[in-house]
Amino acid sequence: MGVVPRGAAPLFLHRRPVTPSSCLRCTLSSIPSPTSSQSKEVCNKENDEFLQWLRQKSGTEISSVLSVGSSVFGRSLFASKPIKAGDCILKVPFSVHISVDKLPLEMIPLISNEVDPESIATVALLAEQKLGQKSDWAPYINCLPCLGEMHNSIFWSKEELEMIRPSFLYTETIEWKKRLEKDFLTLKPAMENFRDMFGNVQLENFLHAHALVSSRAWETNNGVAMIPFADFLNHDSTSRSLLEINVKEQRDEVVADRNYAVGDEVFIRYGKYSNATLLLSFGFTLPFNCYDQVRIWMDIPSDDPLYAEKRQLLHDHPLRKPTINTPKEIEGSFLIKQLKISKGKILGIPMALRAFARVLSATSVTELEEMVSEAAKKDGRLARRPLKNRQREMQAHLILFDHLDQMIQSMMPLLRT
Ligand SMILES: C[S@@+](CC[C@H](N)C(=O)[O-])C[C@H]1O[C@@H](n2cnc3c(N)ncnc32)[C@H](O)[C@@H]1O
Repeated sequence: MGVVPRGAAPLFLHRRPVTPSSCLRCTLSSIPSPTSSQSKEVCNKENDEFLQWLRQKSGTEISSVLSVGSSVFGRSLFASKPIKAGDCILKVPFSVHISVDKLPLEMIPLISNEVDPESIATVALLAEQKLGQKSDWAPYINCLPCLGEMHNSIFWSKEELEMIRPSFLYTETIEWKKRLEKDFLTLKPAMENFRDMFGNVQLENFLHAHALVSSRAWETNNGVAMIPFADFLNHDSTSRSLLEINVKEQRDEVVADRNYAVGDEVFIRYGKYSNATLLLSFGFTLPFNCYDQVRIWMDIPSDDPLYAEKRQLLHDHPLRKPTINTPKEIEGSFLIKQLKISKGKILGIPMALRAFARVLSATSVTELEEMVSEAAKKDGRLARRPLKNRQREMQAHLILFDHLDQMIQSMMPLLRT
């Protein structure tokens, strides 16, 4: 899914069961559900109604090889026939999307373009939700998780959030919630102008609908859109299958990246997301996530005797290219991706972070000046190469090591819970 808020922060929690091997196999006629036989019937009925509706609404076959069922990841799609890598396994016409074009034209000028595109799709979803059984999308909307089933970190209690305070996700969650509250207040007057369509939408309804959008919508040519059926596919970071938009045929498609036997759950990759992004936007994390990354925050200690000189140096020689959108609070932060080997090289501690540690390790103005003249002789970038003074280079690594160690120690209580 190409629709996620800013992400990337350390996180080691699992809010949902995440063991693919414990997936329950199920087909349309037998859908295992976690509780009673009564809820199985509800689930079966919902799926039947949904598929019947989908066939009618799209006027075409969406998939001849997938069936709806449930696994530990919630609603899921399973191979109902053998699937081979390269097979196109589903085709969903654009006509079944829920997106901004479902809103009345007179409403569009009232929607500020300062709000997040996901928030605009949220308004379209709220209108369908308000219609209830009268909505053309009712069989689909009935399948969507209710508020209590959403685990996105914006829904965590104060106590739960407190447990991740050392993580950047804590700040990101709070910031993200503030942003959504602002979007809600910006969009509220437009919805009030169309009270018949929306009723009296409360912040809680907006946040729930927004989380549905952020966890199951894609960016399309028509803005952010909910794509029924495709959004029953669960995420696997190792999958190479993505939802593809076929503008010529006016439909979304998924091509299998591997063979599947009958009964296997079929996965796609929503994006190259870290666990923090997954938790913020989708409400789950992966135990093994090849796209995981951790944000390190480092600053010059306020009691450093060369504090002013180092700050000036870093101001005159930024370690990274400044980007327009870099918020102040992440200026001194560095992202470390999960260690992996690429073309024989281990990617790990970013060069900019090593350079920063070298600047921190300096104990005299002369050393700082040497860094500047060394940089001028090379490509202009400060402290990119190991310091000639081996002891000082060692010191820089120790500073880094200490910092990472402290960070890990502050996470320990988190890991024990
Ligand atoms: C696009 S929906 C997929 C269908 C969803 N399982 C359902 O019940 O409708 C995305 C949601 O599915 C769940 N999910 C998807 N992949 C998952 C995974 N690998 N582990 C845990 N939950 C997952 C999360 O709740 C996520 O917000």
